[in-house]
Amino acid sequence: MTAPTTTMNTAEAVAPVAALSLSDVHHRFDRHPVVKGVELSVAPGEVVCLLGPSGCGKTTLLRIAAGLEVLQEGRVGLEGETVAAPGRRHVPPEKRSVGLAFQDSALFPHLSVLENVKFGLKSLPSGKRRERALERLEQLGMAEYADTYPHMLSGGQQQRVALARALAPEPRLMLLDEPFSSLDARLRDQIRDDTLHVLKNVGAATLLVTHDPEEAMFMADRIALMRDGVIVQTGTPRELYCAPCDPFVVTFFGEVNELYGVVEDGKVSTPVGTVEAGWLSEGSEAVVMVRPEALRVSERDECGRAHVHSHVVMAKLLGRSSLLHLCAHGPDDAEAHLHARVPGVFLPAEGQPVDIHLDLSQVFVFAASGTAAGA
Ligand SMILES: Nc1ncnc2c1ncn2[C@@H]1O[C@H](COP(=O)(O)OP(=O)(O)OP(=O)(O)O)[C@@H](O)[C@H]1O
Repeated sequence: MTAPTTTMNTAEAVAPVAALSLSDVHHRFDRHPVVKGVELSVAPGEVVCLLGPSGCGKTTLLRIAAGLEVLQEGRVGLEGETVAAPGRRHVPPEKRSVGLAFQDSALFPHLSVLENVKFGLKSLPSGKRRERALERLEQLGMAEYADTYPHMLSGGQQQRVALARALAPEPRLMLLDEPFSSLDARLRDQIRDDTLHVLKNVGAATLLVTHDPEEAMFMADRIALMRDGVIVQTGTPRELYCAPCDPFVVTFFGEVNELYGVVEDGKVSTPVGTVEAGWLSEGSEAVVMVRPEALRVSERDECGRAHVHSHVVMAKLLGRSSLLHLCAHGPDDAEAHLHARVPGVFLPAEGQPVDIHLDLSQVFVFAASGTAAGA
């Protein structure tokens, strides 16, 4: 006998159910819209960073996902189940089985560090609870403080305990809001690294809010970059850095040189070279955005004629790289002041003539209005 055949959509068959899905979420405070139609999902085991400037709506979105803010419009799903839909359903935060750690996560003052971390582990046998809590404290460098009380810890230490407490139950979804913000720079790097390893070992899907692009690139499998309540671009760190969809995305990841020109024969001419811009209208104004590391600088053996060549205005050692202030001269006498970042120690003298070449993979061209994107 032949088994009956069924038609199955392969994509549907293999796509895992999202750990978190936010669909068409809108939110207002006092009639002022702060989240405007956000679509975002986090796959099982995936770390997604919600990145954006202060006030763009990141925390509000995270609070909506956690159930701390009542959803006004849209849908929140956890592992396929709708946990919030306006007027129909609002599963409270404690019933959502998510781990939460916020900037100001308060510890229970009357409980020791170990008891704080054990608090969320009531479903485990007591021997296992202690073992798991100590393991998390160890991973976050706080095991030696197990018997200490929160008021005896610094703000950064309290934050690490709060992270250990959130991670201890091994929730399927972690919601973290600027969890490293009160740590000093060196400790922050270490705790970020430890947290990333714990998240990956546990396999927790994570939505992490940050305003720091480097932190997002360090932590994220995918980044959702937000501005004014809207997600502007979602993708891997590499996609956002190397294929930004608009000027805001380019500048959010660091300083860039901006050169303006008019599109002629599908190209824009700048003092450091000509770049393709065939997708923009002929005669329109374009902005050419050049990352400082896209400028390849080499010394030129022609002293005394610096005024007619591109030359060095100033050179500063920044540690791992050198920053050159350059005066770039184009063939038609166009001139531009540019910043170039060169790895290591490269400190040519003021006035040194230089040749400048563009690494086009770090050059992005958009309509000067900044609205019509293209790269
Ligand atoms: N409870 C509230 N009542 C009224 N307005 C609020 C409330 N919470 C946030 N807002 C406003 O909503 C906007 C978005 O705030 P939100 O905290 O979500 O931004 P954010 O991107 O997380 O900023 P930050 O990085 O500074 O924390 C801001 O303009 C903020 O002032």
